[in-house]
Amino acid sequence: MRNPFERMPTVLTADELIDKAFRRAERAASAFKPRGDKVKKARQREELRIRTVSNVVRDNLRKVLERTPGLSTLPKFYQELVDVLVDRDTFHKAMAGIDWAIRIVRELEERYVERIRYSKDPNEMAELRRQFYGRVASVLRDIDDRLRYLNKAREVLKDLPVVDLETPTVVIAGHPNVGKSTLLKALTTAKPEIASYPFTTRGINVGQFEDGYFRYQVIDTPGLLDRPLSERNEIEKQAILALKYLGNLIIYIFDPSEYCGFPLEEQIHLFNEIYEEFKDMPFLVVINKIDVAEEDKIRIVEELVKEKGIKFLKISALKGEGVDKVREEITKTLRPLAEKIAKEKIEEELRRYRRPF
Ligand SMILES: Nc1nc2c(ncn2[C@@H]2O[C@H](COP(=O)(O)OP(=O)(O)OP(=O)(O)O)[C@@H](O)[C@H]2O)c(=O)[nH]1
Repeated sequence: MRNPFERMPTVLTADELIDKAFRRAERAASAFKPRGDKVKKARQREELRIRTVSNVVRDNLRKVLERTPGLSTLPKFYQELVDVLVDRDTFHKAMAGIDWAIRIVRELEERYVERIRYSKDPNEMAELRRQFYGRVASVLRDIDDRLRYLNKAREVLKDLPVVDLETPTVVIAGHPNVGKSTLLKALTTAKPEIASYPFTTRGINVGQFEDGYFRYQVIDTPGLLDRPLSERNEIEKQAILALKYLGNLIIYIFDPSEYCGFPLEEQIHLFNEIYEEFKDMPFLVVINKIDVAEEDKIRIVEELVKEKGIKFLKISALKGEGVDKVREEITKTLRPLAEKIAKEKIEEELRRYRRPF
């Protein structure tokens, strides 16, 4: 999966686009060797200028339309994030403005070329071409705000994280230093990649592993699921919400050794919040650092999660103890989903090949 906005081109401002188109037209006109008498030559040259301006402007704008995905066609995860970053209504209006400009420039092109074809006076032709330039410039200046808005939107949208939405995904939560990235590294084979994620300064860590048949993705979101939700601003809340569409299993990590710097009480508080927020999703508790934690603290966590009927595993991510069990639990929970995705993909492929003769 790619960032859906990766192909979105830079959107030029009205003045930049006008400048580009007029310059290109001048270059084309000076390289052009028309034939015939003075009137014919003038006509061909002015027509070329008009056609070139129109083509440059329309190609440029069309590229923006074609390479910008429709917001409502995006996967839910991206839609949630886009809604934090851009205003849908303004975005759609901006796109509609571009569509409008393309049509008008095309109409103007036809109208002015026709008038030039009827004219027999080179001065009048030059005057018509200047008029056309003025009209095009004014159409583009009319949508200048929208062009600028789209370019600003592009700047933030192209930094959306690149995550694989077709792979079953585990999202890891827990206070800083409880061992989230240690577990991620122990679980996954390849070196975790760091994808950018708006609203956090550190990006998200993405790792993957395979169970022999299917691939699973593990994501650690530093800065997002490691503080109480009540301390979050709206934007962060929405970014957290988006994780619901990304994750298929949440692993909450406790550090009963409290070496992470957060007393168990605080960890339980965060756990309750996250459990509440994600309770529709499969949930697994991992009690980490059992190599150094005190027995009675471990027991407190055990009892808490048993009471809620949540599955839990005791591990030492650092020593690799119990990591296999975590991997097993992940595959057990997510395998049906992995199978379903694979089946859908195969069916899709078959549909593509089973064309009627
Ligand atoms: N003794 C012991 N230390 C561990 C264990 N797991 C992680 N640690 C240590 O705990 C510290 C924090 O681990 P990280 O994996 O960086 O924690 P994190 O939750 O990813 O932290 P942030 O990236 O800040 O959110 C590191 O010094 C680890 O070596 C464990 O099972 N036992």
